Amino acid sequence: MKILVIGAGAWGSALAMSAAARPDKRTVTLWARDAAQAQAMQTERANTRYLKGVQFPPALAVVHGDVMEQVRGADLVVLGTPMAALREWLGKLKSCSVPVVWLCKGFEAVAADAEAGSMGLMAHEVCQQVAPQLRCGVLSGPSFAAEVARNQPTALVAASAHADVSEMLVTAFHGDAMRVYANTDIVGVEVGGAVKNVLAIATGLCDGLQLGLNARAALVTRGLAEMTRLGVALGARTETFMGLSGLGDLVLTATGDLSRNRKVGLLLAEGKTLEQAVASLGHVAEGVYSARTVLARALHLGVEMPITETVVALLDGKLPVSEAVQYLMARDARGE
Ligand SMILES: NC(=O)c1ccc[n+]([C@@H]2O[C@H](COP(=O)([O-])OP(=O)(O)OC[C@H]3O[C@@H](n4cnc5c(N)ncnc54)[C@H](O)[C@@H]3O)[C@@H](O)[C@H]2O)c1
Ligand SMILES: O=P(O)(O)OC[C@H](O)CO
Repeated sequence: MKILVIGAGAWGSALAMSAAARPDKRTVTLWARDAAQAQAMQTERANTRYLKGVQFPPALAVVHGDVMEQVRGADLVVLGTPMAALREWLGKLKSCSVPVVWLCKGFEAVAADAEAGSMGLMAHEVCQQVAPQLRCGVLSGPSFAAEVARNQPTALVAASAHADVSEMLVTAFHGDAMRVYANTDIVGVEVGGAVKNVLAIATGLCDGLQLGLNARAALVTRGLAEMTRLGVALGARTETFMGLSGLGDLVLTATGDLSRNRKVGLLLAEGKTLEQAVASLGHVAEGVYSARTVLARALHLGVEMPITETVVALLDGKLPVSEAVQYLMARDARGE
């Protein structure tokens, strides 16, 4: 199988490294848009910008330049870019005859000054809009790139409406250190992947303010409830949220210090502005861009998401960090 990964950030690179480390016959090519970065990766046989201290397996090829030529030679195309670049890439790939899958975990961003009711889309909705003929899917689940690059054990979920696409993802990525489970609930998998990032900002803030482990457990649990409510209202299955792309990824991201979204919350608690927090990461934190859309979709469906609402108010500068928890605790008592 010839796998092409487009986007040489932390996750695209780590997944390409994991696939290329397999002993079976496969070709894995990592396409980087930046010529200098591609050159550096070829020379150093590592992605020193995004994944320090891990060498590429010999079978991984790094390329730059005419991406469509690479696409024509591939059996599977994997989009490793952030959500913000998905629409552009799906447009370019809309006539692609082989499966195209994305790794991004987010909803399309809505500007702070957008008209009330403006709503961004989930990744598969973007695909339906710009590339309806594409055989597509998503690979998600609890997975820090730094651990996957080091071949540490990880379990992922491959979701697609097309059974052959999820089977192909299992064949491409399942191995000794990586388990890949197929799932047909693409809505549930995408909602889990996007909402856990917003919730991780909240737990980062909670931990940064040293509010304690009780408070963190409450945020994770009530966060799972709000993630599930939104997902079910959007057409997902409840049980998906008990799986790897729901509870699994929420626990990892909300509590793991490798998370960039959690780091945003920690930095806000330290008194950094959102701009300073985002700039200091050097990587994308999708929760920052998805939160407003998650809330807009929830409001549209009449779904209550108080933690998300609080995160949006914080990110928009409408609620001071010091008042965020008070805001959540002041809600009326209700049944669990
Ligand atoms: N890092 C992780 O541990 C991890 C794990 C699972 C999923 N994800 C998800 O994967 C996506 C990418 O995350 P990341 O950690 O690799 O981000 P990153 O910030 O490390 O890298 C993003 C990469 O995308 C490239 N890029 C941006 N716009 C592009 C465009 N228009 N065309 C081509 N390349 C473009 C950038 O040059 C950069 O190389 C995010 O949605 C993230 O939520 C990340
Ligand atoms: O670093 P984060 O917060 O973007 O999270 C990375 C992965 O999505 C964890 O599964």
